[in-house]
Amino acid sequence: MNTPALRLQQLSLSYGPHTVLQPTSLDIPSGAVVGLVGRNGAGKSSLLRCWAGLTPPSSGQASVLGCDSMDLSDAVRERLGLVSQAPDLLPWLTVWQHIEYIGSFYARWTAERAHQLCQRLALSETTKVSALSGGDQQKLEIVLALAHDPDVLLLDEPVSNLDPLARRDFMRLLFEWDTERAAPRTVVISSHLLSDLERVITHLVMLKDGQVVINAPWDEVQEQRHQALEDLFVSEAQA
Ligand SMILES: Nc1ncnc2c1ncn2[C@@H]1O[C@H](COP(=O)(O)OP(=O)(O)OP(=O)(O)O)[C@@H](O)[C@H]1O
Repeated sequence: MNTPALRLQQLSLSYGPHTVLQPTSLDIPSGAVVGLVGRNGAGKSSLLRCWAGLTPPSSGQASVLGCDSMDLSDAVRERLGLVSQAPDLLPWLTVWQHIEYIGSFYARWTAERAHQLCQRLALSETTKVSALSGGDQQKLEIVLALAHDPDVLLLDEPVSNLDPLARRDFMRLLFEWDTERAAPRTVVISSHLLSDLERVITHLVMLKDGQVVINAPWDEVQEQRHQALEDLFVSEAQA
């Protein structure tokens, strides 16, 4: 059997007495585009941080491409892209200087791909990072995560600051880039808005109070009309 692109083995996370992620095991198959949904505080960012090796789990293990997230090899780092919710950008650089600087850490990075991404997202390359709006900072994060053409992409609320047009462009770009590749990219994209994701995802994982309550192909989820999903739709409509 193929190694799953992403795996959790009895992973749990607590801060003192506060349990953030209940013990969870799951496999994300290679090439899946997974929507990771749940209400505020459900544990989405924590889970993505465990996968990216930024937060050590309290027990169990997260792994990426067969490699323990807490001990990622250089080869696996090269194949991983991350958009986090708290971007750590370098304000004194211009957008392009920043892109080139991060690109220098990746063998697969190309200037051509980076320029294309900036163009597609309408991101000015000459602007100082310190002068970017919140939405443009998010676009820069997206370019930084995609320009080395990662095989596995972890996106934590990547469109939350974008306007509706830029949201649509980004989702399209994500999809088009996938189909152009020899091997489809594995993507986990978190949102508390299912409406951002439903056109692009192949699988859905839903967290509720740190517990996985849905983990299934999107087709099946739609057929079964899960109650947990109905509740999410209701809260979205009320927002
Ligand atoms: N460093 C930390 N120390 C203590 N508690 C934390 C820490 N990081 C996250 N938490 C708690 O973990 C829980 C899950 O937070 P997390 O950010 O993972 O949720 P989320 O689903 O991504 O929420 P949102 O949609 O609001 O971003 C929350 O109760 C949060 O307060």
